[in-house]
Amino acid sequence: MYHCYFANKTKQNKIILLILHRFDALENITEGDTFLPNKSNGKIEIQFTDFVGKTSFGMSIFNLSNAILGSGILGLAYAMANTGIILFVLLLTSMAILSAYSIHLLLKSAGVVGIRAYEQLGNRAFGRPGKILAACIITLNNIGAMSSYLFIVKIELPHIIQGLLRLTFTVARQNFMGEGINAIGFSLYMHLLCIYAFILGYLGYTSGFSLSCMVFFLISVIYKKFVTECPGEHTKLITINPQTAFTIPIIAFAFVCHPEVLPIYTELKNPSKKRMQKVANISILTMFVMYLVTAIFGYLTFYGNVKSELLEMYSKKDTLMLCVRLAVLIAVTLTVPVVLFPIRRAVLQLLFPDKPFHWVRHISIAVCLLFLVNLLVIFVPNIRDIFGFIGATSAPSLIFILPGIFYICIVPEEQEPLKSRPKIQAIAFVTLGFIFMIMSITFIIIEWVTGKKTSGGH
Ligand SMILES: NC(=O)C[C@H](N)C(=O)O
Repeated sequence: MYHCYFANKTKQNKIILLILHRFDALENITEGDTFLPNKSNGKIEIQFTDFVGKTSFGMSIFNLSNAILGSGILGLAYAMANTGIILFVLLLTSMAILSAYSIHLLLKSAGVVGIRAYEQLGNRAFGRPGKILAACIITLNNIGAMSSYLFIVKIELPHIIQGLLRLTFTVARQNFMGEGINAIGFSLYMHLLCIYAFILGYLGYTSGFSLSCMVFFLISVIYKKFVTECPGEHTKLITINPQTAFTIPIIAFAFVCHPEVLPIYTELKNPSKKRMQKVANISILTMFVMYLVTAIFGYLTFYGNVKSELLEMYSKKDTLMLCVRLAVLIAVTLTVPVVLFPIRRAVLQLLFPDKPFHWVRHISIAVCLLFLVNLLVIFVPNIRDIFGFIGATSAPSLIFILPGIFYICIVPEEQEPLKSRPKIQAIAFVTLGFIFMIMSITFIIIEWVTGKKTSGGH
């Protein structure tokens, strides 16, 4: 159906067509499609017969790691500064393990009914309301993720422009042009981003470049610890203060990748639950190490002064940090279409179900979304508030509550009664999610109310 829009079949058009067709193929599959039971280790496992995954084991690890890694990494040093090293390590470890368990629940539910999308699990468990609920939560989460990415752009782009100008022009001229250039630069960037997001639609998770940018960021954070003068503070092993309320939400936000797990499973070569769980465990472990190292070295460089966006702490005049800022900017820019795609798909499915693809709809939704996110980014004062709000609402829903409930509803009673150990574990998991959600929201609201009255933050 897209061919009419691409009468001129250049190489680029062909690639776009390929991407659109691939997603059509995935979206048109419903739960009623045929699945081939595959006997592995004596247990029946459902296999998809209509879509043959081609992504290798290693590449899938790479893709899932990319789905996990995002702006959350920039908030972890702040989280550590407000909990102390020991408590932070405990919380980070627990979240990594719980996140892997949540993927186990998703894979098991998906295996029972042969479903390959998070929203469709909601449909299977509760019918259309379940699907709508899952779609709304994914949309909220991705709008939050996208806002945090654009927030980083808002903070870092002026420093990058000034740094680049400093490298090319004299200081006097740069000071004279500074503010105007920043404003023009930001608006130009947003326009380019819009065009880029529309044209590419969906890049897939294969943007290895953004992962390399983050590794470069990590190495620079470690290096800077050894060349920056310490503010002479003591390392805190355990500490609690009003900002501690943001710790669990920031960590949860950093580990969210769950809506991406089933699409990556679908594309995995020789798929089996065990193989995909291995992919998930390795990705989570790798990201856990990356997060831990960033948090420790970021914290040990600035101690209690660290801000919720780590990059803001580094000198604006340093050429290495200028390159790191640029790398992180590119990394988050490459991720924008990836998080935009599920939102647009959810909006399309909710507002225009059964309507064929149309460029006008496609572009209008993207414009509205980017406009909304831009407004959000302009009015939200601190990236910590985005991490906190999303990490306390959609993150616990996507990691704990929904996978647990889907598992309890989808795995049949005959296979696992409600009183069996796996189901009781799942019930406990859902309860934990609710406790964590209510606790975080309450503490964050208290911090917002009291924090504004006192010092306005840390
Ligand atoms: N995709 C997300 O929800 C957030 C991602 N885990 C991040 O740290 O940016």
